[in-house]
Amino acid sequence: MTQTLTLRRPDDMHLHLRDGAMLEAVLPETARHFARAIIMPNLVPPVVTAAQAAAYRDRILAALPEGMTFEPLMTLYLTEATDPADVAAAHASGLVKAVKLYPAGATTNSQSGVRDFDKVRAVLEKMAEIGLPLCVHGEVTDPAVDIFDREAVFIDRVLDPVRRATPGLRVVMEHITTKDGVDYARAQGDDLGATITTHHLIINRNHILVGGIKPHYYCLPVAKRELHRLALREAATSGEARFFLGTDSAPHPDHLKEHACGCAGCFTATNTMSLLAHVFEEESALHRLEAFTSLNGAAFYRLSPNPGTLTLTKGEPVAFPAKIETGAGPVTVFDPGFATHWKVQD
Ligand SMILES: NC(=O)N[C@@H](CC(=O)O)C(=O)O
Ligand SMILES: [Zn+2]
Ligand SMILES: [Zn+2]
Repeated sequence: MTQTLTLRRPDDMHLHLRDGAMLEAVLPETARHFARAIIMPNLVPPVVTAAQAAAYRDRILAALPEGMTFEPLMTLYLTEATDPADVAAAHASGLVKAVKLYPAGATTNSQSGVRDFDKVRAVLEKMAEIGLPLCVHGEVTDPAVDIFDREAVFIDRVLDPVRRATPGLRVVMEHITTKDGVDYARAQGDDLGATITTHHLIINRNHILVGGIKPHYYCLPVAKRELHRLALREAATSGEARFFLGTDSAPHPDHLKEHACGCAGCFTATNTMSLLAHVFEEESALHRLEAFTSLNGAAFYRLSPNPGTLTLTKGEPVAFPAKIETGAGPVTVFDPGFATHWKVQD
């Protein structure tokens, strides 16, 4: 008997689509399965103003192939010069659904991010007032802090103090990678959500480093020890409303990944739904996949769940392309290291 699983059409609450030729190639990979996605603003130059977000949204919609539907949920990149009035207007018009905080230097294209949190105080206060979520890349950049500790230290040094100083601020801890992140999220009220990626449910740091360095498993925050991966699996499959999918699918051309200074990011848009079904089945939680991919995130962002559905069937191992071709060069699709049998129906 074929096993099938039908879910509300999912949302990806953390996605990098890039721009130009890369955008054109990766957008269909997401739009094939996902109805909406929170679009990360770390372009070069970044998407800082409402006008830039509107123009980027138009470029995304223009790149959408005929016959596909997809709604980009736009974000603004928080800088020390961000104008609270521009943010408020972008929210009021319905254009932006969140503001993204990158600590300066923490990750890909974060140079324009925040160094001095006092300089963004007025924006954060305005966001708390209007209920606009702040999406946070939660890693400190202090060179004295070990890269594997940067998320846990960020929670203590930055996230918790900022939240205490800004009552009512709604926050999404993006791509949590540690048990510390899971535990912190669980101890908060419903003004805090946390996204979890597909790849952090599958790999730990051994996958990156044992038997030779695997650049396509390198992303930020970097995958941690196995105990953290297990904590993420438990959280994602718990059904708890605060945990939801943000793939952080982050395409980089192969020549920049397979490099002496390879850039951070895993490209998972193509096979995410199959891999998640595999993971949730392993955790005996297939009945909670819909909450993780299609209900919890929408509820946090105060959106209705999507009207359509997505059906997966279990059968023969599913073949995914090793790479997708883009006008910016080939991009390697995340290889989980195992066969998955869950296929999304066309
Ligand atoms: N996750 C990553 O490793 N990379 C992201 C940036 C980010 O989400 O931090 C990217 O834009 O490539
Ligand atoms: Zn990030
Ligand atoms: Zn990201």
